[in-house]
Amino acid sequence: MAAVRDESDYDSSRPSSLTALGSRRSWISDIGSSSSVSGGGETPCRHNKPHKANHAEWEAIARVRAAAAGGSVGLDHFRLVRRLGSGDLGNVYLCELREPPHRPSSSGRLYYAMKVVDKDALAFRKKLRRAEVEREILRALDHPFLPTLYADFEASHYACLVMEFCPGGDLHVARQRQPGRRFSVASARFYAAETVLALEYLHMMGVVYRDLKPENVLVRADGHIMLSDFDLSLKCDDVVPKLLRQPRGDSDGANPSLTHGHSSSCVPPIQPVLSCLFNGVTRKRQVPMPDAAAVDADADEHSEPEQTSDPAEVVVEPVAARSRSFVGTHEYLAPEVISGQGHGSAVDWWTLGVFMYEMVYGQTPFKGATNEETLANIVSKRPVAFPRVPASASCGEREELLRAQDLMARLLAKCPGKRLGSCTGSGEVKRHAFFRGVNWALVRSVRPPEVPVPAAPVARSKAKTMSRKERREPYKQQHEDHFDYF
Ligand SMILES: Nc1ncnc2c1ncn2[C@@H]1O[C@H](COP(=O)(O)OP(=O)(O)OP(=O)(O)O)[C@@H](O)[C@H]1O
Repeated sequence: MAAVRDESDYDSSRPSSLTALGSRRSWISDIGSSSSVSGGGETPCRHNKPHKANHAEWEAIARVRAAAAGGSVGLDHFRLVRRLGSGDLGNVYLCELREPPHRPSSSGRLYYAMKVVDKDALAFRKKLRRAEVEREILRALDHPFLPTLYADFEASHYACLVMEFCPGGDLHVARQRQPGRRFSVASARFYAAETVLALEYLHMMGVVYRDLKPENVLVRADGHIMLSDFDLSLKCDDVVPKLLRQPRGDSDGANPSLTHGHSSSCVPPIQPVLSCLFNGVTRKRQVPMPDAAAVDADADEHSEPEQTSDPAEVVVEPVAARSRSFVGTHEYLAPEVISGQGHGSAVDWWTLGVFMYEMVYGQTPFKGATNEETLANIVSKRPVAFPRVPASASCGEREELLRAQDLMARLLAKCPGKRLGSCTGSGEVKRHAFFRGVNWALVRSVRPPEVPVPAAPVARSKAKTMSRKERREPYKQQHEDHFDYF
């Protein structure tokens, strides 16, 4: 699927379109403030990733850093093994440290993925800012379902990002292996739940991801996911959490849409971030079950997803972040991106709907014969349509599928103001009946649907260093289930 890009978000000569009300510096801009690029060595950045602090990969890099002259990790510390893939910005290589680590991982070797970007070439194509934004975002991340940036440094005119290596490929490839080239509803729920948590964290950091698609969802060694590729992401420097208190029982409080689940108008909420306490103002309501075919979330102003009885909820969502850039992948573009009316974090909830649809049905919901037709289908008033539930489905399967359809229809609401997640963020999505039974705090401990088969360890002596020609060769997956590294 070809990505569509417009550089206007990254044009530094233009004043930012993301100035929010009552602006203060966000967490992410504070974290990224030490991002001046130094020539040659490692760029100073915070080496503090509590989620990964005990991982062998992290410890090995820390040891190299401690022993290195000037305390910097550089290209000389790594041996490139193979090219894993390439994208618009650069190549990504499988690599390992030249010095064997003292504590190898359980599979015996410590691998990393190194994204190498040719800064001169990007400057020529006026895409350098995109690479810088991606690096700033990666530096700030510390979440189980997002990449860990172990090191970043420059070598000549190359900028290198050393990240966690995902040996399980991506969900696009994984879907091709499934019966009927589609995931079971249970697997789709697992991947969707992890994606929701990753998006939730990104939004809290003031990042709108904008490029969710199965190709960008990588599978870690343990079978859990990692969202990758942040060069289309929108970083909102002025997003700050704001606490709005909702008096008990006051359903006409500061933001009525918070208590009613959805805003009933198409006007997006104006607060830069909504951080609100639901002080006992909770309602329980069953999700109405659509009878297959079309579910029109835009017309369904009064139906709501199921509410849990959580006494309090903190919501942080960059709802007022606005961009007019035309970025994304055709089949995944949200209507407001195509129409150029300005878009914000709601685009991620739209793409979650497309992503779920593709996982469950093996194709995207608005695909036309041409890109133009696809875009026309997306912006048309016609609501998303679903294949009928097969007559052979059991009662339980039917109910599960209908719940999935209901969630997708709400995420694929064409009007961003009515889209699930567009008002108070991830909480709205997490409370939907499709995710009933998901223990959000423990998702990362759940056994994933598939765990990549570990590659056979290769003796270090047999591991040859790549020649220049080999490094350029496309990466080949040798076997359906595992990577052959050499
Ligand atoms: N951490 C990783 N582990 C394994 N493979 C990876 C990793 N990161 C990237 N890749 C592979 O490298 C490819 C290119 O990476 P990436 O998408 O980040 O580059 P890009 O230049 O930003 O691409 P795009 O054109 O999609 O923006 C991916 O499709 C994926 O196959």
